[in-house]
Amino acid sequence: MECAQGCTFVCHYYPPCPEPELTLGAWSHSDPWFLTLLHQDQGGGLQVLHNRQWVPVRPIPGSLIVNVGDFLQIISNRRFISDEHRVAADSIGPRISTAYFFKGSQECA
Ligand SMILES: O=C(O)CCC(=O)C(=O)O
Ligand SMILES: [Fe+2]
Repeated sequence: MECAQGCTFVCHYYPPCPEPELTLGAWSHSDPWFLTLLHQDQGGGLQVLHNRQWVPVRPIPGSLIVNVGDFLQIISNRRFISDEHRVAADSIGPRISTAYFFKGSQECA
């Protein structure tokens, strides 16, 4: 199970923001690793860049979001594209999300 060696589980806590129009919960980025399994709470907030527009990712109860990472994009020769995403700030909160990063290793490539 070499592929499971480089895994990290993180929990994000976003407190309510008094002026959400001035900032973001998380800045635009793509995940550098292989694959991310993400769970956001029912408040939503995750946005993905699609055709140069930020599109909200609607929370679906009981579902997980799968983000392709940069490493998978590279080793798949861009068959899978890592997505640019960010988190909007919100005055209603807090917001909680959990992410499980599969980092991958040379043995898996
Ligand atoms: O909190 C979220 O929904 C996204 C978190 C995220 O993009 C990350 O941990 O890389
Ligand atoms: Fe991310």
